[in-house]
Amino acid sequence: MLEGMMLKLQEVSKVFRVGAFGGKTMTAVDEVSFEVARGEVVSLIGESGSGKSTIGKMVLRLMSAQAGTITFDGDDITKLDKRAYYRKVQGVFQDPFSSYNPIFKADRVFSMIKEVYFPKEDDRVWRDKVASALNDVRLDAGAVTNKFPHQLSGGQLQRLLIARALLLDIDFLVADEITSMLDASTRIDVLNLLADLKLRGLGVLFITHDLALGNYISERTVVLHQGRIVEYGPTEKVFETPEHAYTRKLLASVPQLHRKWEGV
Ligand SMILES: Nc1ncnc2c1ncn2[C@@H]1O[C@H](COP(=O)(O)OP(=O)(O)OP(=O)(O)O)[C@@H](O)[C@H]1O
Repeated sequence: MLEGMMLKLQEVSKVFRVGAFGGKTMTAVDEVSFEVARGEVVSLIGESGSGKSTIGKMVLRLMSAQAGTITFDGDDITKLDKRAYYRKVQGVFQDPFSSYNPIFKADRVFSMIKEVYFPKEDDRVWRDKVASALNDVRLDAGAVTNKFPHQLSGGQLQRLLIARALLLDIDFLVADEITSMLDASTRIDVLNLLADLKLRGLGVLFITHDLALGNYISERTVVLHQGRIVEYGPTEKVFETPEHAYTRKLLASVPQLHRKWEGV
């Protein structure tokens, strides 16, 4: 089960209409192709505006692609039932506030999962599962239960979303700058958690502008520049012998890159 490509993008493009009356267009993602295998982390790196989040949103079906195809386990994702798709594929974003409805308590995300996906599960068993998922993301249940989103920190909300993904026992995670709101020790916990989940076969698209983090966590790396892939390959190769001038420039801007996250 650990083999095979899960997610595959083939010549995927996204064009936005911009300017007054949408008279102009800009190509945010330009014929992008790459794959993520089971149990693999692929990092998507590039400067702000290079199209990383747009790719993440298309994979999560929050946006449609103009051209190209995205398949998951061989199926075109636009043809799959959404509920079935989200049972396997989830996203955690940079800005966790936008993922919550401000009028609901934040931990309602868990009861919603139970209602939708596990209606028959015994309440006590479910409570234990929630407690264990919270523990996995180092969240104290007492600190988050019964709280509204505005009463929690960005890091706490982000960890709740990760716990939600864990409860669903998903196959694939789109992680868009997920560690940006976490303090250093929680960040290490979350990265270690991802490493455990990888061993269980989780595939991850790890979107980051932090090259050192990408280097630490991923098997393969995609470097994006103005919506195009300029480099794609094993992370070590991309970082050690970059072929493209843009990648060399990006790497040169991170002097500490090869310190490799000591102490992690
Ligand atoms: N809804 C939209 N309408 C018009 N243009 C958009 C829209 N969403 C994104 N863009 C543009 O597409 C380009 C790619 O944006 P995207 O958010 O994918 O970049 P990014 O690499 O994720 O950047 P960041 O690291 O800052 O999040 C940018 O130029 C952005 O302005």
